[in-house]
Amino acid sequence: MTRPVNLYSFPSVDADLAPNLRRYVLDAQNEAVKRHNTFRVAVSGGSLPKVLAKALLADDPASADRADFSKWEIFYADERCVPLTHEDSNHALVKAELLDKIPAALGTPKVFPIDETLLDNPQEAADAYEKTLVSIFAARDSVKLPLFDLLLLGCGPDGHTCSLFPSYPQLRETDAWVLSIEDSPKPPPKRITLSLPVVQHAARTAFVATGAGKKEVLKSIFETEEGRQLPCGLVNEGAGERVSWFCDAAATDGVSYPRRGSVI
Ligand SMILES: O=C(O)[C@H](O)[C@@H](O)[C@H](O)[C@H](O)COP(=O)(O)O
Repeated sequence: MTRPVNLYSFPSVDADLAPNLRRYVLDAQNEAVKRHNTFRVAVSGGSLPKVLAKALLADDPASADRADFSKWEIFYADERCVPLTHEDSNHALVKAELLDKIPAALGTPKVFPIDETLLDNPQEAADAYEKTLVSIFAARDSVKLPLFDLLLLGCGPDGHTCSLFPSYPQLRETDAWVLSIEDSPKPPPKRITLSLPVVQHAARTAFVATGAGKKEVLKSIFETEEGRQLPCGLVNEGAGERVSWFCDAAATDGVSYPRRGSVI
């Protein structure tokens, strides 16, 4: 790997991974709030929102060391083109697992779901989401790429991340910030996703990958040339030390890439 990424492997998700992810997210939040009084985060679907909720919702609202959701702007790193209440919607998942459970005392985040009126046309949905990003992150001609403070992503067993799938043409996009996909190999087929350059540009990126189902792909991503060309491998290559992987022992079993101890 050109610039080494951080690989954490924890014995358990609840007792070890979640508290370490909490520290990492709070450090990212505090840095961002200091920098521009806002914390801009993009999240994926899959198993991530549940782990995130475990990490962030147990804090005492009276403590200074906690998530301050009033500073958070939450975007979707990828979204499925289904109604926002549909069981396949990443927004519905994040809402059920995290947003609906945030105690009022921790503040209320601003959330940016996709435009539900454009679900039949993923390209229009992608363009509209890009416009939203342009309005938040500054004009497209003055800023080449939006700078997210933190991306919270998953890793598919085929090495996909967001809705960037291995060998799909979306991986070669160099201009657009948000892309559409009509034939996702993971259902549902119609989706929108941040582009690879946007993902590689983020101030910090955390992958959460747990369970034995991830160990083959992690071995490939961290140890083979072929794996370095998978979407997750390309994020590692492009963002280097700004990337941290939060894994459990089952997922990193057999991976010989050097691990870091812990964040805490
Ligand atoms: O909308 C999606 O399908 C996700 O954003 C996708 O990129 C997900 O994060 C990975 O497939 C990992 O999912 P798991 O964590 O459930 O394995």
